[in-house]
Amino acid sequence: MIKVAIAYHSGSGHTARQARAVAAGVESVPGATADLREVATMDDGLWRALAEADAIVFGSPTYMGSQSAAFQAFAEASSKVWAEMGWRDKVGAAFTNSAGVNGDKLHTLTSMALLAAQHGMHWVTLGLPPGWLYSSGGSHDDLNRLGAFIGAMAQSPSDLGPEAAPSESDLRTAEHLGRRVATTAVQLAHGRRALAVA
Ligand SMILES: Cc1cc2nc3c(=O)[nH]c(=O)nc-3n(C[C@H](O)[C@H](O)[C@H](O)COP(=O)(O)O)c2cc1C
Repeated sequence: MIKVAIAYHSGSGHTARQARAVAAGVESVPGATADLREVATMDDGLWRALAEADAIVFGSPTYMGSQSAAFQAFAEASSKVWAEMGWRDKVGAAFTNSAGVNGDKLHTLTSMALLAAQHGMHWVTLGLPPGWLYSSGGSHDDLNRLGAFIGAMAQSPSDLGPEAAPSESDLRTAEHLGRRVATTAVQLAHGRRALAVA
């Protein structure tokens, strides 16, 4: 079984919904299982789960144009793993959610891509064309309606609780990312097995 850990923070539940959508995408791939981990609690179980994972999907709300303080604390704490290159060659990807349509979410995703790069991980992009690209035919309901490439974005307007946001299209986009990460991790594992390399 290929393990995909979803290491995320969520202050008030919106990003947690997005994380669950990523997990649903992972679980839709035969041979893959999802392990949701809130990084605000950095216990031994978290580090063990991440060490055992074949892939780690990072997730954070965008706070003040970047990843949340809790996620950043987790990123800094991962320097202990970095010292031993413990996550090298794992698959990595990321998602973020914020109140603004833009909200400077890209900065959060690039920070998480750099975190993965520092750990020597293999980055998986969203792999979708931008949705809502044309005035005719496009809509708010399109997959990847926020038009990201490096990871999955979602918007939760400030007056909506996590039961009502992010939108269905953003949740489907997150699900797509989970499916793509799990598929890549399964392919990589099969390839390594076929070649008999670690
Ligand atoms: C401290 C703080 C800073 C925020 N900064 C931004 C921001 O830079 N851009 C944005 O669009 N939304 C911003 N927001 C809104 C959150 O991204 C939004 O409410 C999001 O849905 C929160 O996700 P969560 O429920 O998982 O914590 C901020 C919220 C907080 C609490």
